[in-house]
Amino acid sequence: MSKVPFYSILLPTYNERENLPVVVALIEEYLNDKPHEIIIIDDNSPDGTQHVAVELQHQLGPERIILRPRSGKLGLGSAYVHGSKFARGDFIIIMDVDLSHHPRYIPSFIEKQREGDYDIVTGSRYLPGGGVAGWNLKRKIISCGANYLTQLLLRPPISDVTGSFRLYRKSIFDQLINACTSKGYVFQMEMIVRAVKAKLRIAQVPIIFVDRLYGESKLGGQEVVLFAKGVLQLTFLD
Ligand SMILES: Nc1nc2c(ncn2[C@@H]2O[C@H](COP(=O)(O)OP(=O)(O)O[C@H]3O[C@H](CO)[C@@H](O)[C@H](O)[C@@H]3O)[C@@H](O)[C@H]2O)c(=O)[nH]1
Ligand SMILES: [Mg+2]
Repeated sequence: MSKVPFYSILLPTYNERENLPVVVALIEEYLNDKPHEIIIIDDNSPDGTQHVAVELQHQLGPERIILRPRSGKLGLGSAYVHGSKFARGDFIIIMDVDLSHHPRYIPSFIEKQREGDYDIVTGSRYLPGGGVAGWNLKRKIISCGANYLTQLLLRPPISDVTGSFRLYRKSIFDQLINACTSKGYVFQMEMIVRAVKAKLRIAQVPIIFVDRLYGESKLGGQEVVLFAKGVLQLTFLD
């Protein structure tokens, strides 16, 4: 019989004090029958998220909750890179920690991966059955614009390139991040475009993205500029 896979869930946090315990409790509920670890990468959040993370580690134990904090806010993409260095899993799952990515979807990512032995399973808001709830018009325009620009210039066969609810085979994640140069939100797009170019096996599952209840988004104007720059750079990549 083949070995039971182990999953490493990476949780990047910046001011997620209220959301983190709920997300961890839901992961435990939906993954209870699968071997896994949760790696929390907190960038010294001023709201004290790290104290909540320490408390969760006391409750669930150091084998289940791994803390890999950094001294300051260094960006979402680089938080994943940092966390993945400590991951022991055969697969890595990345997700937001504000309940926009509901842990109830994790079993569908795992099932999909097994179905076709895929390298990557990516959540999509733009597939039938997927969607967005609670975003204002400005935010919808930014997301659709980012996906439209990427489709226009790069034509990846993936409907949601900026989504960051994904499952990667660990070896593939390591291979892709070694090639990636972006540190912020554009990281998700660069990873998937490089995966398509490398002809990796990618599947999609529909997800409904619900806007956060507590706290604020960290997406600012600077990230939008970096995104456009990133797409242009990848357009001229061999
Ligand atoms: N450690 C760390 N975590 C961060 C940082 N910036 C953001 N995060 C964490 O990353 C997650 C997403 O951040 P949000 O600020 O909630 O992002 P968003 O605006 O809702 O954007 C989401 O949708 C975008 C696509 O529309 C995605 O591109 C993006 O990755 C994210 O999923 C949250 O768990 C947040 O705490 C950082 O610099 N460092
Ligand atoms: Mg969010």
